[in-house]
Amino acid sequence: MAMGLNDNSHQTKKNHTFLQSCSHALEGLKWTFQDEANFKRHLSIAVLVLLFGLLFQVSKLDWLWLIVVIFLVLIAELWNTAVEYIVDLLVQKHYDPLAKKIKDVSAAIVLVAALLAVVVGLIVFVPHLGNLFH
Ligand SMILES: Nc1ncnc2c1ncn2[C@@H]1O[C@H](COP(=O)(O)OP(=O)(O)OP(=O)(O)O)[C@@H](O)[C@H]1O
Repeated sequence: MAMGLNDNSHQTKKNHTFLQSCSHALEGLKWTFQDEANFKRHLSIAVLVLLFGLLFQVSKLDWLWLIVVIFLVLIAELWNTAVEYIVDLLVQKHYDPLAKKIKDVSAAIVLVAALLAVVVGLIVFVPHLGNLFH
C-alpha cells in the first residue's frame, strides 16, 4: 500500500511503488524546509529572482541559466542537509574534528553553488538594471 507524508509505519524495506518513492522524497523536502533556515532563505531568493525575470522579460537563454542555478543551489542545500543528518547520526552531537570537516566541506558546496548563482544573476540582471538608468 502506498504511504503518505504522515507515514508512521517505521518502514526500513525498499519502496514498492513509484508513489511511495515520491512520497518519501517529498518528506525529505519537508524535513529540509523545517530544519534548514538557509533552505527557506534560498527559496525566497529564488522567488524574487523569478519575479525579476518576469519583470525584465529576460531571454529564453537567461531563463535557462536562472532556473539551472536556482535548482543547483536547492540541490546543494538538500545534499548539505542529508550530510548533516548523517554526521549527527554518527557522532550523536559530540564534538568531533572530522565531523566538523565533513560538515564544513558540505556547507562549502552550498556556498560555491550560491556564488555561481550570484555571478549568473549579475550577468543576467546588471544590463537590465543599467537600462533603467539610461
Ligand atoms: N558534531 C560536530 N562536531 C564538530 N563540529 C560540528 C559538529 N556539529 C556541527 N559542527 C560545526 O558547526 C557548524 C554548523 O553545524 P550544522 O551544520 O549542524 O548547523 P547548520 O546551522 O544547519 O549549518 P549550515 O549553515 O551549513 O546549514 C558545522 O559547519 C561545523 O563547523
